[in-house]
Amino acid sequence: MMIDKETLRKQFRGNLATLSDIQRIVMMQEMTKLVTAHPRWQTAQTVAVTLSQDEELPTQLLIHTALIQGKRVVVPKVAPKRQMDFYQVTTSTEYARHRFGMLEPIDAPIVMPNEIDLLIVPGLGYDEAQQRIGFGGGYYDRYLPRTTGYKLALAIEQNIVPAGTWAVEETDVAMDEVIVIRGPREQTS
Ligand SMILES: Nc1nc2c(c(=O)[nH]1)N(C=O)[C@@H](CNc1ccc(C(=O)N[C@@H](CCC(=O)O)C(=O)O)cc1)CN2
Ligand SMILES: Nc1ncnc2c1ncn2[C@@H]1O[C@H](COP(=O)(O)OP(=O)(O)OP(=O)(O)O)[C@@H](O)[C@H]1O
Repeated sequence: MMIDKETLRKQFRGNLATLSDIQRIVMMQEMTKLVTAHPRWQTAQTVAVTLSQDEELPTQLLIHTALIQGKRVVVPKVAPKRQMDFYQVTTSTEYARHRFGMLEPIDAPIVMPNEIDLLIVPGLGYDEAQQRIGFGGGYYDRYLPRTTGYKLALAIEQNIVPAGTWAVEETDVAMDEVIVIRGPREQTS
C-alpha cells in the first residue's frame, strides 16, 4: 500500500523524537564508528556533513573526528530559490542561526560540488531502494545531481521501509548507501 510522503515524514520524525539523550549519545558513537570505518570515508579528502539539530541524528562527533583526521569539512548554507551551497568549516568558524533554526557558517570559503568526495546526507527515513525522505525543502534533490560525491545516509531501523511504500518523484535522488544505526539494546525484563 502506498503511503503519502507527508504521513511518512511525520511518522519518521516521531520515531526520531522518541530517542532519549542516552540513546542519542550511543548512536552518535555508533555512527562515527561505522562511517569512519567506511572505505569512502577513509579515501575522502572533503566530506559534507550537516550541523544536526533537534530530532536529527547527532553529527558533532563525526565532524570533530573528520577535523582531527585532517579532512576538509563542509556544511550547507541555504541560498535563494531553494538552493544550497557548502562552505568549509574549521574550529574557529562562526555561525548564525537561520530562521528555520539551523546553524550556518557566517563567513567561510565556498567549496564547489565537484570537490566533495563524500556527503553524509541528512534525512528522516528511507526505503530499501535507498530512496530518501528529508524535511521537504528539496534542497538535497537540487544539489545532489551537481556532485559526483558518494551519497551516504544514516537511519534508525524503524525509519527504513520497503521499496514502493511511497511514490518516488522524478526529482528524488537515491542514496548510494544507507547505513543502519542501532540504538542501545533495550532491557526487556
Ligand atoms: N541540519 C540540517 N541542515 C540542513 C538540512 C537538514 O536536513 N538538516 N537541509 C536539508 O535539506 C537543508 C535545509 N533544509 C530545509 C528544509 C525545509 C525547510 C522548511 O521547512 N522550510 C519551510 C518554509 C519554506 C519557506 O518559507 O520558503 C517550508 O518548507 O514550509 C527549511 C530548510 C540544509 N541544511
Ligand atoms: N530538482 C528539483 N527541481 C525542482 N523542484 C524540485 C527538485 N527537487 C525537488 N523538488 C521539489 O521540492 C519539493 C520538496 O521535495 P522533497 O519532498 O523530495 O524534499 P526532501 O528531499 O524531503 O527535502 P530536503 O532535500 O530539503 O531534505 C517537492 O515539491 C519537489 O517536487
